[in-house]
Formats: sequence, C-alpha cells, structure tokens
Amino acid sequence: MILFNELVLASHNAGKLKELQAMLGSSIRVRSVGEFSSIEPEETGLSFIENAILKARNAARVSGLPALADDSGLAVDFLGGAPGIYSARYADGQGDAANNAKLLDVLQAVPDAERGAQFVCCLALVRHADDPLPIICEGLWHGRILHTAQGVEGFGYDPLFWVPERDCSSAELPAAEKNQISHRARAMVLLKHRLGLV
Ligand SMILES: O=P(O)(O)OP(=O)(O)OP(=O)(O)OC[C@H]1O[C@@H](n2cnc3c(O)ncnc32)[C@H](O)[C@@H]1O
Ligand SMILES: [Mg+2]
Repeated sequence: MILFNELVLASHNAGKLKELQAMLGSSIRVRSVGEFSSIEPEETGLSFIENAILKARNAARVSGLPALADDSGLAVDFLGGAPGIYSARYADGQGDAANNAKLLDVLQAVPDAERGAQFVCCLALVRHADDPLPIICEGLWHGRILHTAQGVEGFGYDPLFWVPERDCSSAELPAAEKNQISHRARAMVLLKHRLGLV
C-alpha cells in the first residue's frame, strides 16, 4: 500500500479536474498542477500510457508532490480509433466545440451501426518525478457517436457520446451518475484498489 496524504492532479482541464476530485473524495488532500505552473507539457507519447506518465512526472517535478495524471480520449471505430490520443487536438487546438464539429462532419454519412466508439482513460500515478514504477490504471466506456449534440453537462465530447445503458448522451447524465460509470470512473476504481483506498 502507498501512503500519502497530499496529491497533485496533473491536468489543466477544468472538467477533468472536477471529476477526478469528486471521485477521490476527501480521502486525500488534492492540489492542482495549475497552482504550481501554467505551462502544459507537450504530449509527445504514442500512447495514452506514455502521455499520462509524462504529465504525471511533469506535475511531480513542478510541485514536489506525488502526482496523478489522466490521459484520455475518444476512439471511434469507423475512424480506426481516431482521434484517440489526439482527441484534444483533433481540430488543431481550436477547442471542444471545433473538435465536436469536426467529428460530426467526418461521420456525416456514417449509419448508426458503424458509429461505435469508446472513451478511454489512462491514469498514471507517480510518487515523485523520477518514480521508476508508476501505477497505471485504465478504463473504457463503450457507446456510439450521435448525429447531433445533446445535453449540456460534462465537457469535451460528452454531447456527442450516446450511452446505451442509460439511453441518453453522456452530457445528459448528472455529474454524479457519469462519475459512477464513465471510463474515468472505471480507471479510478482500479486505482483505489491499488492504493488500498477501498
Ligand atoms: O492533458 P490535460 O491537461 O489533462 O487536459 P486535456 O483536455 O488536454 O486532456 P487530454 O490530453 O487527456 O485529452 C483528452 C481529450 O478527450 C476528451 N475527453 C476525455 N475525457 C472526456 C470525457 O469524460 N468526456 C468528454 N470528453 C472527454 C477531452 O475533451 C479532450 O479533448
Ligand atoms: Mg492534454
């Protein structure tokens, strides 16, 4: 079991930070990497795992604290898993609305049966910047891509992601419910087990 009472979250995404904080609860004192640095590290890895480790190491370095990073994204079957690790940069850094518009556009003529997709979340925890044994936990959430945006909750691609087990988009789920069933929730359950927090 790893024991620590303070952790830095290595994300500059407000939506993610809110979800991670809610999932961690009050068991650990959580800080955000933005308190220490506003410079976002370049995500140069070829996998969610590499990028999560890179972000965690950077946050541990600037904060001097153990760090938890989340690298996540949307993998669309019809697009061979794209945008995947490039989800945040899909529309060349123009933000969520542009990413969503681009995805709807490239899938315009694609029928429902071929619109399957997964949200992917990889969490990486390092005890310090040079930790030789990061803890890695992954979670997947299966759904499909809608033809138009639905809902205002969540962030990122949530308005386009149909959740079959709830018959609504993930942006129509209350935060507490998304946090029980999402890719991030699944990865977090595994992490809590690894840390002996449940
Ligand atoms: O790297 P950090 O600073 O954590 O913030 P980021 O937004 O750049 O995060 P990523 O590099 O991991 O990119 C994740 C992309 O996937 C999207 N995404 C991840 N989880 C999501 C979720 O739960 N709902 C909707 N979109 C999500 C998100 O909007 C980004 O476009
Ligand atoms: Mg990022």
